[in-house]
Amino acid sequence: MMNASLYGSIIRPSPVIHELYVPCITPPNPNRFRKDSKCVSSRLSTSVLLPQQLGLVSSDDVSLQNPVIDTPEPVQEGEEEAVPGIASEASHSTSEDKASGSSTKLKKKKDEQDNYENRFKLRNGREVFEEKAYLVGVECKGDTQNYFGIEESINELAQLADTAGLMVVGSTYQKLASPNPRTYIGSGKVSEIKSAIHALGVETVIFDDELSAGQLRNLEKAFGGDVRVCDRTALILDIFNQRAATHEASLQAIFLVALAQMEYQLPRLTKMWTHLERQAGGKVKGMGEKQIEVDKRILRNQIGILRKELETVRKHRKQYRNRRFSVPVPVVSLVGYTNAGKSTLLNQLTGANVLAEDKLFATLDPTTRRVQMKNGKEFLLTDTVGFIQKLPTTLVAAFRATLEEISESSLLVHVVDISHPLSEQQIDAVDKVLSELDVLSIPRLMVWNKVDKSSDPQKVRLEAEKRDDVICISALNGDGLPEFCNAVQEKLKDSMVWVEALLPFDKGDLLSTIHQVGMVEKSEYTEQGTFIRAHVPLRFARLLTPMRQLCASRP
Ligand SMILES: Nc1nc2c(ncn2[C@@H]2O[C@H](COP(=O)(O)OP(=O)(O)OP(=O)(O)O)[C@@H](O)[C@H]2O)c(=O)[nH]1
Ligand SMILES: [Mg+2]
Repeated sequence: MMNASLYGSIIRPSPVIHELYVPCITPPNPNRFRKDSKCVSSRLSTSVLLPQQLGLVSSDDVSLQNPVIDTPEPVQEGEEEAVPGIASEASHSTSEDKASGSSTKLKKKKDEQDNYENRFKLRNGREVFEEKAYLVGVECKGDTQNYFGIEESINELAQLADTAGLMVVGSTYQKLASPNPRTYIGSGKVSEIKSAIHALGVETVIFDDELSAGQLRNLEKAFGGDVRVCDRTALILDIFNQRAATHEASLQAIFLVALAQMEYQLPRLTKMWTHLERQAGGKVKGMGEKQIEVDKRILRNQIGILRKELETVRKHRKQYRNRRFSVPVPVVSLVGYTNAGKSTLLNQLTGANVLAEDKLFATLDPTTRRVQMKNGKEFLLTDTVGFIQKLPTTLVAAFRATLEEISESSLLVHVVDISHPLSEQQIDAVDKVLSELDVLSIPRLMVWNKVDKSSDPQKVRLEAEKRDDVICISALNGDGLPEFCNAVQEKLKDSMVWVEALLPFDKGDLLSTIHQVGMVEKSEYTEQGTFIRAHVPLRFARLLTPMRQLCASRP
């Protein structure tokens, strides 16, 4: 049986390969997770840096502005890099009095040690080394696929980096006609970033788009030192991996994340063994290549095993859902952008205790609870994993299994954080994923959440009234929830079928179920039984077929 703790971070050394099979690979940097300690840090940093704080650079001209330095790094003599704005910071430390050199050096060493220790932060019950990260984005001219502007996308990347436990110390972007096939960005930009990251002591450079194995390798080589390069996909996988390592995660989530990680790693394995050839001074040429083949075979086998395990878990879940469907309560799924408030809404309506927090991807597993309305009606409400723009294809494919719940629902409730400045773009991004999942034919209801947080709640409400199928709520304080439930009932009617049936008196249980899950228009006692006209869920209509025929033969 697999164990969540076996899967480490993908930003650090490739986890599965390293920890399970190939222990001899030495990663360029130490593992981010401190394994020998469980001590809780009281200074858990959750703040997200603003564009100005990130030193976000408008970059048509490919010139780097001063990246912001959170904690000025101690700079060794003669080590200053000629980076504008950073050089002046560095010059402070070189003007030290040489006579007190040795004690200053000792103090500096101690400060460095303290700084290092202070950068261990607790994430999901594990101590994680808070690496310094530098973000890089590219805006391709004429690209109509991206709903977010480049600055907005990088801000979101900063939020993802913060969620993953990284400390963002700077960022930049470049507008290009098309990405450079070798290094994604232009060569001038590569040298600028190199200067900046070495001055800032950056450990990880994160690109906002998925990079190829070759691009990752070339960039790591170009940046030199121990700097690690990764992309948005690896970052999201890292967050999912950290979530899957918690006690709440289901076996299915653990398998799905591991599978997505392995599939991401497989084409990117090439760079892992190049150090062998370097160590051997090129004498054993081809040695690295052979090892890569071995690794790839191991990984492919592992992917095969995981797929089989997942299929078993999937079948179990399907059986469980079928059992649930035998009770004909309609299923409503909450979908939406990550952090929109889906879990908060489920908790408010059902008293569930699903984790809801101001972090991206708080939910990995779908949770279903029964919602009982005041009028006796009920429906099942399912919370699902949140979406994001540029959602990695490996994750969409992997999570298709969890998202099966969505495709089997009678209604999708699209939860939107209307207080978010990019709510429109987030709606488009969610619609794109829903279309990829092929569920656009299921009836939908849009819910504008967090109205309490918006700058002008009254204006938001007036805007919602002008539109069809939009309900304003505040999941946090419960505003608008009765209206929400009524709207769900009305919408469910669209997915129900109209029946007229004559129920014999010994079928009293069926009659009460019709009242519970359907919309009854007429109920009349006759000598043969109860004559009923109602909207009922399709599955339930099938159960009523014999009684519908009875009704048709009524004089
Ligand atoms: N002010 C305000 N905050 C809200 C409201 N609804 C949710 N939140 C907050 O928004 C944050 C995210 O809420 P979640 O319920 O975890 O969001 P989610 O859509 O489940 O997020 P993922 O699981 O990441 O997809 C939490 O801090 C909630 O307290 C609301 O109506 N008003
Ligand atoms: Mg959630």
